[in-house]
Amino acid sequence: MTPAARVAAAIEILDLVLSGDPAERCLTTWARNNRFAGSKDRAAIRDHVFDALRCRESFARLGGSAGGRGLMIGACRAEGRDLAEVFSGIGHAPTPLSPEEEQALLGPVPEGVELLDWPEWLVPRLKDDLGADFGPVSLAQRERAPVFLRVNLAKCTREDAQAQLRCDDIDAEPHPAALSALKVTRGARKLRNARAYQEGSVELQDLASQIAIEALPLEGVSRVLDYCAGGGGKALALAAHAPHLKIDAHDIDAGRMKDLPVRAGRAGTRINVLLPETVAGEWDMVLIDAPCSGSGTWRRTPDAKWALTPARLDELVRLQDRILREAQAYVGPGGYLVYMTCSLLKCENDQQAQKVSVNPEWEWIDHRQLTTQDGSDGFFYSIFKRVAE
Ligand SMILES: C[S@@+](CC[C@H](N)C(=O)[O-])C[C@H]1O[C@@H](n2cnc3c(N)ncnc32)[C@H](O)[C@@H]1O
Repeated sequence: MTPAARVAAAIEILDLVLSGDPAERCLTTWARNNRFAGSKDRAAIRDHVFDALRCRESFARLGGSAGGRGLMIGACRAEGRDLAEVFSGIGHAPTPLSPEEEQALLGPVPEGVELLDWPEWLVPRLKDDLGADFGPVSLAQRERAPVFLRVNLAKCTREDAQAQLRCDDIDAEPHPAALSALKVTRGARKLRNARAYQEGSVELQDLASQIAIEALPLEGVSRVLDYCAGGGGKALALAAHAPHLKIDAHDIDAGRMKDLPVRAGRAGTRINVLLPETVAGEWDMVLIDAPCSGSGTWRRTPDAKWALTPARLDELVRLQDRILREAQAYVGPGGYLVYMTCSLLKCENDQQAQKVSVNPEWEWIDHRQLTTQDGSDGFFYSIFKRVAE
């Protein structure tokens, strides 16, 4: 495909995403219906779609309209590309700009807060919550996220993993903030077929999750309940970090954990999957990786950024309250309650932790808000110790 034909494909896909379909699904369906597109074409189209969604407001302003075509006109302008060359109508290129479209480009260019590409209603909150980091974090959130790998230290060293990756033409460098972290510097698209990935030596996992897992106090801990296990990212990271642990995984939606036994097998570890009605007893540590706005990961899921509403955020906060209350009951005396989100918002993070801390039964021993300033996604963790009776 020519570069212009890729832009035309991105416009078609963006129109579907903007009508409410999830971006990943639209990209998969497009690829299935357009088998002529090679892997490089699919990757380039994907980048166009995600870049445009990340910068939706500023690109719409630059492109003169908020549809797929407007966003891609804006994207091309932002990159300094020659619009007449891309929008030529030749072959599979998008049609030339109409006089109305040309006229719309004469409007004001985005400025100030518009350039930060946050949903407008969130801006005051984020300014308060991020303080001095608001500017740099906002700008970083408009960029593509780096690719991080978690080395399965139960299976190999970080150096071994690097060497294995190099055999598949992938370069990755250690990140100082977590013992297990490698940042991919070249060849990220080859990862899923790489031997190190297929054999479970490395997993895709952001730096923040790895930092949080390595921060857990594990002295005296032998049984852990991952209460919101989902696909098992945290449970698997913990199993690799501390192979002596017996880890039980639970999720209200058992279907989300369906691949967990296979993933655990591939990683050479074992996670015991519990059915929702069968959770009973006490654990030394209960981990809550709570459902949240995902605002810290919007670089990777930019369509979610525009889908969040104030009502949905309130609903999530209430759900987090409920889960926090439920899960406390499963922590034995002297045990730990760990609360995590991939959010940047205080109402989902600090303020939730504050509610636990007012209970004298819980000693608040650690917490941290991570942002792009740490090189990672936005993430929060908070650790409480249940006062022994
Ligand atoms: C952020 S995701 C977990 C991601 C997962 N821990 C990982 O690292 O891959 C949150 C999970 O919480 C689950 N969940 C939602 N409400 C719940 C509840 N009341 N009890 C337990 N799990 C719940 C969701 O089904 C979802 O899988």
